[in-house]
Amino acid sequence: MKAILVHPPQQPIRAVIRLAASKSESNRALIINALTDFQSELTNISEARDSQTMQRLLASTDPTADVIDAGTTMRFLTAYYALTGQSKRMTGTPRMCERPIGLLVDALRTLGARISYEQKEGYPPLLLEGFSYSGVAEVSLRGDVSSQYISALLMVAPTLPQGLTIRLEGEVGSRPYIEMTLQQMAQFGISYDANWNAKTIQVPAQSYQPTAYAIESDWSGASYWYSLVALADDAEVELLGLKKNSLQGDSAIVDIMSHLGVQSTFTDRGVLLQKTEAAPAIGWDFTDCPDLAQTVAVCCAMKNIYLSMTGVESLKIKETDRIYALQQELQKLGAELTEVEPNHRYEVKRVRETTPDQPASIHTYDDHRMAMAFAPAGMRAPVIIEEPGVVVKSYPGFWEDLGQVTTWEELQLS
Ligand SMILES: O=C(O)C1=C[C@@H](OP(=O)(O)O)[C@@H](O)[C@H](O)C1
Ligand SMILES: C=C(OP(=O)(O)O)C(=O)O
Repeated sequence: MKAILVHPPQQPIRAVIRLAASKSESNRALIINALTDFQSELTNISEARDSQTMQRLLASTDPTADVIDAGTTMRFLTAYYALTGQSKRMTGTPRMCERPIGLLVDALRTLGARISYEQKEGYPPLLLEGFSYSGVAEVSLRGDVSSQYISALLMVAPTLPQGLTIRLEGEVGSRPYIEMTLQQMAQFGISYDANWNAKTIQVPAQSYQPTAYAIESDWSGASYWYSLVALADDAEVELLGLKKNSLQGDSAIVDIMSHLGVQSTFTDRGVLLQKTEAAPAIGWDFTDCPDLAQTVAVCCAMKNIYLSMTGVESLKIKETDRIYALQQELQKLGAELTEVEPNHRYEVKRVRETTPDQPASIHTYDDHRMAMAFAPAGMRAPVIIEEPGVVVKSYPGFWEDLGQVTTWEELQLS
């Protein structure tokens, strides 16, 4: 098995990092561009495997679409292929076939899509076999499983003869991602009416207007740099390509990290991260920004900051069960993640000081965010990250970028 050993930096960190582009923004722009007959000019498209897969599949006439492990690619393409009447078999990794898609399929069937399950009801692989419009112009679906179903439906909504009204039921998780979708649609000329009190989003029938669109850098990727600055003794890092008024909900990392010892100053080309005082404890609701939970959990564990986490229910159905994975791996760093209120509130706290003879070896569970969230722990003591190649899902240049601030070496573990 391949692994990377991250060494603590030998000197103060001073770096300027050109951050990778957002895969979430890229995947939306790519779907919308497909709906404008590929007439838009997109720049700074993410090199993340999830976005490369989206591009490849949009250009492919192959009857099978294998999304690998990309959730947005699976959900967005299912809606796109269904509504454009394409016959496709949609599949992915074994883990992708454990990630639910039933709510989206139900909504698409209501609209007129012929979709069946090849194996397990509610999960990929899917067989898409055409579309005949049912005349239905309104669907209801739960908002607490994955916002990706809602984004997927929204992007195709303007192409339906009567547009679409989506009624959301229950709690709405990952709402900034839905807002990102709507704002990107607006950039391509779409008008809509979102009433968050009534939990209703109305999109009239209309045409996307081709436009030039530049993708912003990735705030989820930025979070690892924040953690690194929080954990290093002496660090100052400028991240290029990020905006203060971002479409991305993970820009919440600015606020979170102001409590964990990192201050942000926006420059005309990005954001400068500098060290500041940290609080002894924080509580955070990750409902709006679930992808930040791992970064923050590891950072708090390493800094001995008590963390109370809520809004993390969706972590169990992502690339891996991220709650379980964090529980297992934080232990190796002397910390515990415990469920305090069943399926609602969790806490992370340091339970012992570790002065191990051997660096902790962190298992990454085929999850890019496990690798990148634990790598900054190497600012304090050497740490081994197993299967480091997982980062390609969202941030292929992660290790190269990390090499600008500290040394790491490749290992071959048995
Ligand atoms: O729409 C998107 O781009 C995403 C939405 C979120 O998923 P959920 O809505 O399933 O929480 C997030 O975790 C994922 O990384 C990207
Ligand atoms: C959950 C993620 O991605 P997806 O759901 O698109 O696979 C992620 O990138 O953390």
